Amino acid sequence: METKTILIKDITILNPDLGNVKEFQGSVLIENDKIAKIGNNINESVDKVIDGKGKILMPGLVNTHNHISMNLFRGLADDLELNTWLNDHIWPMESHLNSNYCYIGALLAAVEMIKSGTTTFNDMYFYMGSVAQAIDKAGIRGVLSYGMIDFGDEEKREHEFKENIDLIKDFNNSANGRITCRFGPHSPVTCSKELLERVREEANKYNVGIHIHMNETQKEIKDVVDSTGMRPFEYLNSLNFLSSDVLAAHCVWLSDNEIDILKQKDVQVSHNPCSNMKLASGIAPVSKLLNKGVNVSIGTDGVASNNNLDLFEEMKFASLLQKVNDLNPEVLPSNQVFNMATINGAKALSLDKDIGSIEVGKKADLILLDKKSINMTPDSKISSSNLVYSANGSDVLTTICNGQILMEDKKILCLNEDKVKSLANEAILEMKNL
Ligand SMILES: C[C@H]1O[C@@H](n2cnc3c(N)ncnc32)[C@H](O)[C@@H]1O
Ligand SMILES: [Zn+2]
Repeated sequence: METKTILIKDITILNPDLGNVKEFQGSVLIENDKIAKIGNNINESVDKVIDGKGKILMPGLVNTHNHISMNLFRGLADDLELNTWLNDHIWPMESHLNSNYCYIGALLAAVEMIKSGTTTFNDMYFYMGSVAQAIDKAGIRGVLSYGMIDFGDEEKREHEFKENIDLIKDFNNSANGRITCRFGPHSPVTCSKELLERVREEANKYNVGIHIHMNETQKEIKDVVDSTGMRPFEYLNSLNFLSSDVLAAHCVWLSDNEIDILKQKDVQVSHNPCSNMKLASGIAPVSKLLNKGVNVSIGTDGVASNNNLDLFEEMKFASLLQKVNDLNPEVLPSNQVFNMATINGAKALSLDKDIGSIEVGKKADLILLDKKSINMTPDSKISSSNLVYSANGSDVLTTICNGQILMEDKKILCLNEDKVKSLANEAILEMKNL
């Protein structure tokens, strides 16, 4: 196969680094799906040159908790707490879903992610085969799991395993490695002990990770304590469920003992500040977790509780929320938050050998931003400060995933944006009339 090469020339490179974001001027050579060289004197003749002057290059952002097909439900039910929101609004609407609606919702989300600089997302939802097809077409990287819920019903449990195992068999390591799969037990409240125990066995058997909602609301903790006598992480620990392949979304309400368990078992955390604020769930103790050495990444959750997929916004909210919670402006400085949305996210999904930073040999998942936009001016202090506190997703000019340019100078190349928008508008109208 012929080598495809792209040279991104003379650009300001921002890379996560242990504790400190590194910034330097240079060029990056992409060969096929990988970063081949980083430096100042790259003289190869290439298929394509991208002029980096006046631009910033950084790793594509990693969104570690999402339900992307829920993009169709943007603005469907606002200003409610989680239980009412799910029981009275979201679940009734989800009963009308089919593979076509989920496909369209996934395409809509893919366009939004590409436009706002996210190249990898972690998903849990339904009709995941159609989500996989949408992601194959869109060109971004996805970790997909089926949202398993049994409420103790054995027949439903069998069905959920069949769905998730079929997803793994059909799509794990597909789309040139851009799609991987996990098990997606929804939460310790909606899943029985039998389901959770079997998820651990099957995850070991298929060598895949687990994506689960944990400790999101106080009500949920009370429900688990009432039924098991233990707090949620103590309960999962007693089932030998926890390990570094578990991505736990939310982790808002945690006892000190649970934080110790997270650290001991190397559980990976996805912090979702906007969703937690919007549903008034609470404030996750992120600074405490980071101080203990727990790996914390960032997710948006579904659009129905956010209401967008802009990880630049999410980074800023993560930082500001923690500062006001701790009444300490020094917590979650911008370089730490930049790490959370890049390398920590990659690690949280066990993808850090491939993505999360700009390094030779890693996949070319890269985004370019405009240094000259009004909200980035003056540009003397680029560093992570401008990116976390001043930028937003619409400052992204170009998005590259797996060495393929998905958007260039704000024009989406891989999908027809107008068509996706009109399909989405039609789909939600139809669903509301069902
Ligand atoms: C996979 C399942 O998770 C639901 N879902 C979406 N957002 C949340 C949340 N913040 N907490 C719990 N469940 C959620 C979806 O609506 C779907 O039913
Ligand atoms: Zn969620």
